[in-house]
Amino acid sequence: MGTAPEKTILKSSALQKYILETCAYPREHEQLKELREASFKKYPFLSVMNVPVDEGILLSMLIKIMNAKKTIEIGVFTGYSLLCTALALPADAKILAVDPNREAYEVGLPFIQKAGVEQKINFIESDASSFLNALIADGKEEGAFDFAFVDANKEDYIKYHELLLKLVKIGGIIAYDNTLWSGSVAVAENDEMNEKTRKCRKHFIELNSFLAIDPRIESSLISIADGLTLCRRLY
Ligand SMILES: C[S@@+](CC[C@H](N)C(=O)[O-])C[C@H]1O[C@@H](n2cnc3c(N)ncnc32)[C@H](O)[C@@H]1O
Repeated sequence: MGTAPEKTILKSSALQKYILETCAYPREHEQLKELREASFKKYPFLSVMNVPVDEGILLSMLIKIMNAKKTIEIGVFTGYSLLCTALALPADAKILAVDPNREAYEVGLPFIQKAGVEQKINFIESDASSFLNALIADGKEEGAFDFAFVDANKEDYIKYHELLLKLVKIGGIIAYDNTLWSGSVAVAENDEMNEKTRKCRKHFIELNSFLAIDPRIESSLISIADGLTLCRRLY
């Protein structure tokens, strides 16, 4: 019987180091690097919450390829993925960034300002469910978003999926982070793992099965970082 794996999908730390050092760190924007270092200083144990550098580069490329102009981010923390998005978007683009934790956002804000992209961001200090429901009730933003990135409380991803399918346009992308949850989605139920892993793993197993057969989207689960699922709205 095995044990739940480390919080990384690549099982070779040498290969992970190689990818980061060869292909990711050299392309990381100076303010992203500074934001990442400030997050680690302020939250030594939580800074693992920031999306990894190689995933940030992938998100940035995707946003550029899509020519996205309007995006929504659920789960900001200190803003690493938010700054990746803001740097990738054109000058007239807008991002709604939702998180109940303003304090963490303010740790990253000076780097967002230094990068000159603060005007693209509308930070909403709120729980995502109530904010998304209000946005839908308002009726003005249905199908208005090109891209959504979800990296918040794992138990609500399926709920966010229903709401975001109303807000993202047909052809738009919803991206869910951490969908492989350290690889724990594939270990046996009776394997040794801590309670948090057991709980989150269950949410992701349900989400992954649900997304795999949801006819309203096409989807791809990418084994980068901790797992990233891209869903393209079909109708
Ligand atoms: C993994 S972190 C996000 C990391 C971020 N994407 C980055 O790259 O740094 C998760 C964030 O989700 C936020 N969060 C937790 N519950 C939430 C909720 N109900 N609605 C919105 N955000 C929530 C937390 O406050 C935390 O900042």
